[in-house]
Amino acid sequence: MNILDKIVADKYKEVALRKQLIPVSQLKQSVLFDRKSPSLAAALSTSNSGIIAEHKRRSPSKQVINHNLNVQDVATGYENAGACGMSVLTDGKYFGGSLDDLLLARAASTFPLLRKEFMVDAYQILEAKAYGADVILLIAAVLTRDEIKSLSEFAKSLGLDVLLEVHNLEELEKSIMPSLDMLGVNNRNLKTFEVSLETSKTLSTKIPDDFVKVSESGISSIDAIQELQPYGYKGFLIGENFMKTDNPGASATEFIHKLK
Ligand SMILES: O=C(O)c1ccccc1NCC(=O)[C@H](O)[C@H](O)COP(=O)(O)O
Repeated sequence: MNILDKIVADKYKEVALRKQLIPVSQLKQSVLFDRKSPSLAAALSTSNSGIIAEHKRRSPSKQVINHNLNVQDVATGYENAGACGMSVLTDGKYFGGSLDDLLLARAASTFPLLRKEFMVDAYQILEAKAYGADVILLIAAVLTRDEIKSLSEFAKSLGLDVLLEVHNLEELEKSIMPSLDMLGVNNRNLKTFEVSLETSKTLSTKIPDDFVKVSESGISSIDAIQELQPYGYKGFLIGENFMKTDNPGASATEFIHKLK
């Protein structure tokens, strides 16, 4: 079994348990549930830099990135740096994240927050809303077209933006539908961890213009962004490059300043 299949198999079990612990009725009582979400897609469309900065403690491809940071400081730092939004990994087992990280990031910021998770059930979308997210991620590699449709339409009904992530043409072709806001191309093959910006370049012409194009993973330089911009990318998801430093906010500030 590859790592992605393993993560998803664990996720189904985790979600089944979470549903028993916290019923939907309780999620809907969150004070954040009726909050109007700012749009990440709109922020990216009008930005010169288009940075989505990620909070990521560890990952299957990089066991330890940074465990010494306070998520609220990171959120404040990213927002002050001028990032368009922040991605918060909420998976515990493989990434060391949690829904509390999302809540703390929400408490410290007002810019759009993406719940970075392996979404397999509408319940996780309700959690995203209840804990302060504005955007959800759907990964085409682990969902059928029907699942992408029902999950994205449900997210839209709650006022959330939807970022659909693909890694190849087959995933892209099965996924195109109006209930998506952003099309993300992951430069990292989630089964082998191989990273190549060529993936974003190759798929760019196949993404219809009505979606905001986002390039994800393995971006660590201004040159990389300037290389991708001519292919129509407006958003750039960056995790490790900021999180490996002692001060991700300062690192993002310097990066974004150079882009302007
Ligand atoms: O990062 C991983 O190793 C990984 C492995 C399996 C599934 C997902 C994974 N990462 C999630 C992401 O998409 C990245 O955290 C995000 O794009 C930022 O990437 P980077 O800038 O390379 O940290």
